[in-house]
Amino acid sequence: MKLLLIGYGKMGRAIEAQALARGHQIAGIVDPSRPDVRISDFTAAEADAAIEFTHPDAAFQNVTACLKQGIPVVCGSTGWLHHFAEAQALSQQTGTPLFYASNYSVGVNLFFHFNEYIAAKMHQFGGYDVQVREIHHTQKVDQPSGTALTAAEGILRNFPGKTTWRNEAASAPQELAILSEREGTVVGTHIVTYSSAADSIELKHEAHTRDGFVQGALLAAEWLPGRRGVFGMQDLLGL
Ligand SMILES: NC(=O)C1=CN([C@@H]2O[C@H](COP(=O)(O)OP(=O)(O)OC[C@H]3O[C@@H](n4cnc5c(N)ncnc54)[C@H](OP(=O)(O)O)[C@@H]3O)[C@@H](O)[C@H]2O)C=CC1
Ligand SMILES: O=C(O)C1=N[C@H](C(=O)O)C[C@H](O)C1
Repeated sequence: MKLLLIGYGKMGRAIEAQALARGHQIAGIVDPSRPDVRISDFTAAEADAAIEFTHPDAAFQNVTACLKQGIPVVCGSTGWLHHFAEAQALSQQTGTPLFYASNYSVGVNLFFHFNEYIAAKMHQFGGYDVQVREIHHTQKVDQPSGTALTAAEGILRNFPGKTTWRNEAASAPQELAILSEREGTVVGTHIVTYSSAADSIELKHEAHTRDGFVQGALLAAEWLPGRRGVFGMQDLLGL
């Protein structure tokens, strides 16, 4: 496949290396370090899919540009979902597919699946409070992490005692606390904890490297061309 890489930071560079190892070609790299390369230079003839890992403030514009050029786009940037409905509408209007995941690793998507099951089960028993905690490297610009937000949404859908989330300690029982920590080079750790006076239960995912994100994003890019609509990892993995 010919892949257009948008963002050439930690993820973009890791994706390039893995894409070449899988026999793909890099159609182009769009990044502030290469100001003469623009998404508008490419069409579906030059790029079978684009993979976008940039910045919360840049993602929507990049996704929009790909959809307008007819290039299927796999987006991993977090922190831009207030624009997601507009991106969905544009995907429908242009007939160009969009794939989005707050986290591309298979392990985290299993974690999301178990998280929803556990939330529903725990709600059947009184006495437990729940919170989400995420730990990431100090270069991360958004908080809470996209992954923590997806986990929180899964809890809110399945644990009726919680109706809203808050990115600090909860100030009322119906608030779900999402606690964010930034520490060294931590790749990404997410922990959901249920606590009662008697005991605690934890569901934890700890990324050891970025390989899981990279492999999932490449799988999505290989799967997306030729489809119509907006997709996520649950579609790819059948979860
Ligand atoms: N969904 C998932 O599985 C994962 C999601 N992420 C998310 O992906 C995003 C990127 O992460 P990461 O690679 O670690 O971040 P980095 O900061 O290492 O890299 C981002 C790159 O994007 C560039 N960039 C900024 N603005 C634009 C733009 N308008 N167009 C093109 N490139 C741009 C940056 O350039 P410059 O430095 O000059 O600004 C930088 O080179 C984050 O939102 C992160 O949360 C990360 C890992 C996994
Ligand atoms: O910025 C990161 O590094 C990561 N961002 C994603 C998020 O916000 O959830 C995914 C992963 O945790 C790494």
